[in-house]
Amino acid sequence: MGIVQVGLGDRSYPILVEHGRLRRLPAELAQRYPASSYCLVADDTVAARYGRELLDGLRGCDLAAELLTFPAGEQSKTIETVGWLASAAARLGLDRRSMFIALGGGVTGDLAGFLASAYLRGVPFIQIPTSLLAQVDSSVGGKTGVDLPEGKNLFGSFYQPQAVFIDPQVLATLPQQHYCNGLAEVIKYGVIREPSFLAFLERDRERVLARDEPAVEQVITTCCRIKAEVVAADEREGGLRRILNFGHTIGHAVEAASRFELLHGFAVAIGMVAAARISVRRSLLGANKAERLQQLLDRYGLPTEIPPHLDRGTIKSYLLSDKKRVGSSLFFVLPLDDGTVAITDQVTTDDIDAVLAG
Ligand SMILES: NC(=O)c1ccc[n+]([C@@H]2O[C@H](COP(=O)([O-])OP(=O)(O)OC[C@H]3O[C@@H](n4cnc5c(N)ncnc54)[C@H](O)[C@@H]3O)[C@@H](O)[C@H]2O)c1
Ligand SMILES: O=C(O)C(=O)C[C@@H](O)[C@H](O)[C@H](O)COP(=O)(O)O
Ligand SMILES: [Zn+2]
Repeated sequence: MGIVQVGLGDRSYPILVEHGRLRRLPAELAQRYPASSYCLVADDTVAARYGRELLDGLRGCDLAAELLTFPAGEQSKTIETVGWLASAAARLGLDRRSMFIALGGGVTGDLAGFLASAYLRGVPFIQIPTSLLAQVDSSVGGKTGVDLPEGKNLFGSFYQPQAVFIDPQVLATLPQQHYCNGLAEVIKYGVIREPSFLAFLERDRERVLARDEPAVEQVITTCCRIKAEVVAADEREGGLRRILNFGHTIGHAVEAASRFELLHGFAVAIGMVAAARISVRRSLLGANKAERLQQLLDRYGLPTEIPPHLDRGTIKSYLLSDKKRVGSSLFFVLPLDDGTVAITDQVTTDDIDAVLAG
């Protein structure tokens, strides 16, 4: 079992990584995270696979428990879904001692976390991430929220969970494209913080892609450790935390321009290559290193070019509504030759036009 602590003073919490943990959770919740009622939030796919069993497990321990579901997919990450979930919670009579449990991928975690941050002005919640992306990234760090028609994640809050329970066993049922989707964020961690981890991802690619148990556990604990360190140092993204946005400036714009049909990790993979190309243009990174990143993403089954059918003007207009924009400055995270990254607002329109043109 791996335990990583997110150190945030009196809001610190553990991330527990253990095969088969989901089955043991009801008793553990009752003992260590008491609540008047547990409200599971899951999309319909995860609810059918794991939600009902967990609900039965909780009720079997004589705990009051409910399950709220919504249609799977990024299209559900909206204010409307949060409003619907909040009304459903109110109709169930959930009080301030209730506990929300986000059971699912990043969409569920972002939605349920936001719901918990606002329902009755804030009730506690627990993350049980079931997609690789959620296990390595979104369940940790307290960013919650929804998309707006105007752009990605534009409405939300910082709200930390009480705990994160990760059971890598559930990845057995995750479709391959969603597994690869999560690997984009995994590669991000190697680039922004740990060259030796990037080398591991290059060397052990077959094991990682085959979901070899020790390799997957190493991937999850490494990413969670890095994210916990960064979040503990800068919870509200005043500085260091911006590195977690590597690939996201262009990635989010591409994702929104695709009307959220392109998966988040796929868009981030495209955005990481675009950022690396900007680094090359600005003589911050050797062309061979940008190619190395592109090759690695490619070998992990991830896209690296902006789909030709996406309108470049639309992508640019989404870039200008990015939440990290301040005035006319856009923040970019650029990889450097020495294996670190720089956070800069010095990227020019020419740089952006050049990478959008391909
Ligand atoms: N808050 C953060 O820090 C943060 C970080 C990264 C990404 N995100 C957000 O996360 C979202 C993407 O997350 P995602 O890729 O997990 O999407 P998702 O939640 O839509 O899950 C992907 C798909 O996998 C299915 N699924 C999940 N677990 C499964 C399992 N074990 N078995 C079978 N099917 C399973 C889901 O039903 C869904 O269809 C985006 O909205 C992104 O913006 C947030
Ligand atoms: O936790 C963070 O900080 C991140 O930036 C992690 C990202 O992978 C994630 O996609 C996040 O939701 C993006 O944040 P945003 O503030 O750019 O919406
Ligand atoms: Zn992301």
